[in-house]
Amino acid sequence: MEILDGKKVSNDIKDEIAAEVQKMKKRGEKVPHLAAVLVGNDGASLTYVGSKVKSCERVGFESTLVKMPSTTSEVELLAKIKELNEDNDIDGFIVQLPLPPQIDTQKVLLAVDPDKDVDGFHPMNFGKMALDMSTFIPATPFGILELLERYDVDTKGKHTVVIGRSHIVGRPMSILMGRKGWPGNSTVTLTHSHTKNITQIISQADIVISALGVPNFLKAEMVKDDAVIIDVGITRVPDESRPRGYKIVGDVDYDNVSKKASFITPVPGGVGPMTIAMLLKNTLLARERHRNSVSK
Ligand SMILES: Nc1nc2c(c(=O)[nH]1)N[C@@H](CN(C=O)c1ccc(C(=O)N[C@@H](CCC(=O)O)C(=O)O)cc1)CN2
Repeated sequence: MEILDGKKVSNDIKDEIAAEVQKMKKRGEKVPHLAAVLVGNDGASLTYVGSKVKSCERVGFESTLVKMPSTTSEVELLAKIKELNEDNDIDGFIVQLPLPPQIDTQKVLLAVDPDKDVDGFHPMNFGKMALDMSTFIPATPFGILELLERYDVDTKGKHTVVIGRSHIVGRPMSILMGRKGWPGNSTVTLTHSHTKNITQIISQADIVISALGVPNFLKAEMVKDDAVIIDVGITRVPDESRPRGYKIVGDVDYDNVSKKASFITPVPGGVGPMTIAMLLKNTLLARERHRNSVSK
């Protein structure tokens, strides 16, 4: 069994991006600038946005954190997005999800300029992704593809079972694994809460990608020998013995499933850190596109 070490790979990617930024600086070019909008005080979102800002510093990007109160109205958030769309200094921005209930997430994602949508959540970019066109790929699925590629995991002709159909992970992942090329060329089953015989389907999978958010859902007896296991679940479980008062638990019963798997991602330290690294990659791409469109 080999561990797909997202922490290590994400650090390698950040080093590669930092080297690119150094080259940009030497050429006297503007460095990429990422903005992140955080509405409210959700603890996990604060952590993730904080990591995004820190990672920008590490690779030499500029970053702007826009913090808005949890009482922010949809109109106020849309006005902020308009501002960011029109700000020529910002190459890309994200709106951290989830948003408070008074705000319609779809309206917000539709308002982001697709050229600055480094999360790849705008329908225009999602459609381009599905049609194999060059675009921003959502960071978590993009990170999973990168892990599979860097560890040389064979996906061609394999049966991939994706668990969970969220717009951020499961749905795009199911499209990407079935695309032409590598990693891809896989036969994909997208499962969800209404899937019948889900355990039987999972037992036939060569590759399982679990994005359910149910701690220890995937047990050893559910997977076949030598399966590739990708755990996207990140649940905070209270644990008073830890300094932060909680521990992070994935969807996979790691200790037992890892004994049967050929490759497996740990939680923490697997897919999560890759999400941030691939957001930086998308921001670098946004900067390059922005520069090319201005110099035309
Ligand atoms: N606008 C977006 N919102 C959300 C996204 C997203 O891609 N764009 N994804 C998730 C949250 N997320 C990034 O925003 C994210 C999740 C997890 C990690 C991570 O590094 N996890 C660590 C554990 C960290 C901890 O909680 O202590 C790990 O798995 O090792 C990074 C980013 C939902 N919202």
